[in-house]
Amino acid sequence: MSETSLDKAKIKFLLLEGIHPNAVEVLKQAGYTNIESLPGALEGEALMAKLADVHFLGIRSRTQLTAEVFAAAHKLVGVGAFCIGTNQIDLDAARQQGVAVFNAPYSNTRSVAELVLAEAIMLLRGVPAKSQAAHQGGWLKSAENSHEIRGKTLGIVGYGSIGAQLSVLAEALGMHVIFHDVVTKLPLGNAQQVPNLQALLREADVVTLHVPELPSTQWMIGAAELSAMKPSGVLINASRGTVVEIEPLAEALAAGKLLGAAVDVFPVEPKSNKDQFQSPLRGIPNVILTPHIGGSTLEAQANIGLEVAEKLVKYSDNGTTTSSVNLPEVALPAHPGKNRLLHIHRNVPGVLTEINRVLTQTGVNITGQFLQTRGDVGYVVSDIEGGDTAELRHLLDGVPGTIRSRVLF
Ligand SMILES: NC(=O)C1=CN([C@@H]2O[C@H](COP(=O)(O)OP(=O)(O)OC[C@H]3O[C@@H](n4cnc5c(N)ncnc54)[C@H](O)[C@@H]3O)[C@@H](O)[C@H]2O)C=CC1
Ligand SMILES: O=C(O)C(=O)COP(=O)(O)O
Repeated sequence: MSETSLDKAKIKFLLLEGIHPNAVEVLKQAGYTNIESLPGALEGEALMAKLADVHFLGIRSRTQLTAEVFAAAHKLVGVGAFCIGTNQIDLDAARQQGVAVFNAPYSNTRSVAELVLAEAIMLLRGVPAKSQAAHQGGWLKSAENSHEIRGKTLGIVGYGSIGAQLSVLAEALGMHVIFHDVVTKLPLGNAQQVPNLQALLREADVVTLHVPELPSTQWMIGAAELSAMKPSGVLINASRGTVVEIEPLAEALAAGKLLGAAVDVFPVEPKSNKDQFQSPLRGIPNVILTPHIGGSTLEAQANIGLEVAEKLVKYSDNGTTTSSVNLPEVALPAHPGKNRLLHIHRNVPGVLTEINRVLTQTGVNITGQFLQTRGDVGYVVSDIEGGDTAELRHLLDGVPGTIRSRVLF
């Protein structure tokens, strides 16, 4: 598949799931005008039909980009996940098709950490049940089962960006922090890494989950893990709905084997705000249920809108893939007066030689060249002068292993 850079007005951006208007601003400032922004997600046939003429797609956590969707999206060049998680995207299928995927790895980190900390305080004070009672005319003034978080142990599962940020905030409030991670991590402040999940569950008063959705994190908290927790402990999940088994959690809470829980993400989430939310956790006292809003603050969304749109613009304008989550990362200088050839290919021996043979054959002068590989895919960028770009494109399509190429003028 090969393309020359289109007139910017012809490059179509589709933004789904109510992405912040900052994204549209960034795209417009960069000269892109063909932008459609929709408030909701799309799925299945409707998504595939809509993608037929789309070059760049923006989504959040709800839109599922499967191999089938990628196969139908013939013009798709790049995807922006305007969030942290990319589990909703078949990254391998995207890579095999030469579609670059970007995300915003840090822009909503703080929002999640703040929510979790607030929930820890609310749960240890039994606020959900007391507030609900007051709304109904009740008055549950009591110190029973109510505790300060000062001096309590926060157990963080997954000490990445969110876990580490939370660790710092929690220590500032006087909590003792322990964490479990599959990687050895630099503990911030006085936090301590514990040898395994079981040790964390045994010791923590508040267990909070900040792992990505992976095969290894699927249902990592089930009946056995819940029963390893202190009966006075609380569980917070603002990671992904597949990390905690909901039925055993509901049973443990209802049976008083846990003091409380705050859950922001669910195995099945409503597709839109108009759909009904179903969960066995509904109605259980001292449970905070939130509609996947860990990262949904205006501050986070505004920053994410800027960050991801800028990444898409850089990739569209000059081929830069810095911080792509699925393609080789190449940070490229501007290319004034030169044509730039972007070539994504299978990482097999001889592709660079063959590209250069084609370039030489078409009489171009190579003024700069960059090669980066990532797993089974390679990315070669050649800045060139002279030559017939139409012929070049044709010959490049014949290079064994070519996935896609673009020429930028
Ligand atoms: N509720 C919400 O609205 C939001 C949810 N999230 C979720 O939070 C997740 C975490 O975000 P970040 O901290 O930015 O990710 P990150 O990638 O910086 O950190 C994840 C950490 O989990 C660790 N990890 C991976 N597998 C593990 C396992 N089996 N056991 C223990 N640790 C494991 C990793 O080594 C890493 O340190 C995201 O992947 C996303 O799914 C992120 C933002 C908003
Ligand atoms: O950033 C993430 O991974 C999130 O879960 C936030 O998702 P959202 O953009 O709110 O659909």
